[in-house]
Amino acid sequence: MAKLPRLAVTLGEPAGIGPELAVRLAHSDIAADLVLIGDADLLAATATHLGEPIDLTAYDPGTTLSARGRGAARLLDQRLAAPATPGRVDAGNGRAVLATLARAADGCLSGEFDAVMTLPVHKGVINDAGIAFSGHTEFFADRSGSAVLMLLVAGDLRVALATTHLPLRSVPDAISPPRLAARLRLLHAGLRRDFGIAAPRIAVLGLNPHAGEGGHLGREELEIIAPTLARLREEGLDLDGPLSADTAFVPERRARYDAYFAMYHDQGLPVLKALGFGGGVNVSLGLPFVRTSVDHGVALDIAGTGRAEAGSTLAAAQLALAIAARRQP
Ligand SMILES: NC(=O)c1ccc[n+]([C@@H]2O[C@H](COP(=O)([O-])OP(=O)(O)OC[C@H]3O[C@@H](n4cnc5c(N)ncnc54)[C@H](O)[C@@H]3O)[C@@H](O)[C@H]2O)c1
Ligand SMILES: N[C@H](C(=O)O)[C@H](O)COP(=O)(O)O
Repeated sequence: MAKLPRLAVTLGEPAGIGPELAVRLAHSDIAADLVLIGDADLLAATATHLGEPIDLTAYDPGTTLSARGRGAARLLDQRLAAPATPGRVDAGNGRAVLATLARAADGCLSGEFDAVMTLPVHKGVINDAGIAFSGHTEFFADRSGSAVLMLLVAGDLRVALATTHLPLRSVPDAISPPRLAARLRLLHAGLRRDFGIAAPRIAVLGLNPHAGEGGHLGREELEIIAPTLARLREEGLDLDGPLSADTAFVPERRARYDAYFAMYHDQGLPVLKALGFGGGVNVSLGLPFVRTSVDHGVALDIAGTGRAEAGSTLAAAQLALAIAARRQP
């Protein structure tokens, strides 16, 4: 029998809903060798609390699997510094959380894992632990020395970001021709390679209201965005814009484009989350490995209640496997 693709899954913030979503994933029928990276005691306690016991075996990289039973997973134990309490973050565990990400990235880079799917972390508490951290996307980019593009996908709607976790005040300075060109090339290439869209049509949003209103409401569209798009069109990219963001997502336009390219996090993501929350997937394009994540955060308000929905987790795991399969030589 063929060996199953090996999917690393990081448990995320231990006080959040990540551990219970990992248990739900283990109980799904996903065709993968699931390697859960996190604390063994936390996982066992979560499964017991949910009434969904899981069959965990210690992860041995030298053993491959050709089948996985429902409720089964392998565990790569990364101990927490302190026991976790649902809903109550503890900066003392920040380093342990980051260690799971580092292990997953290194395993992907060495070819040990076919892909990684991350469950949500709490960015603030990692910083409270004294570690500068703005997100998985940036962490994996740094660790692999690559330029990365954040893309969120919900059904046919795909939204990529020119800038990610930046204070809004810093965004205009980050909107430079090289950054836009590099990320638009990553988007075009990723849509072709990972989503099988031969000639992607991309809508590029402006930065300012009404895409700058001809220069009367800001000049980035005239001086930076439009000239960059013109150069990229000469390379063969199919780009519309800069479009006024307020009307760019009306249904008639959504039907026209394969993806949107937004200038900043809260220009693009609220639209995607309003339309597709709970079933969306976050994909990192540009890394030398496959990485997906859920479309939501740590949900401290419901952690430990058993109310966490696993739709985005299942979608993220499935998309990671689908992209890994497409990238097979
Ligand atoms: N991939 C990631 O690591 C990731 C993604 C987004 C946010 N975050 C982090 O999460 C933290 C909290 O962010 P937030 O409060 O803005 O967003 P959130 O997604 O954690 O919560 C928003 C609301 O949605 C609900 N919700 C979220 N996921 C749910 C699920 N699976 N099932 C049912 N309900 C769900 C929550 O209960 C809450 O009411 C922040 O620290 C942020 O950095 C991490
Ligand atoms: N921007 C993402 C979202 O809102 O869903 C989220 O913060 C996760 O980002 P990372 O995957 O980089 O942690």
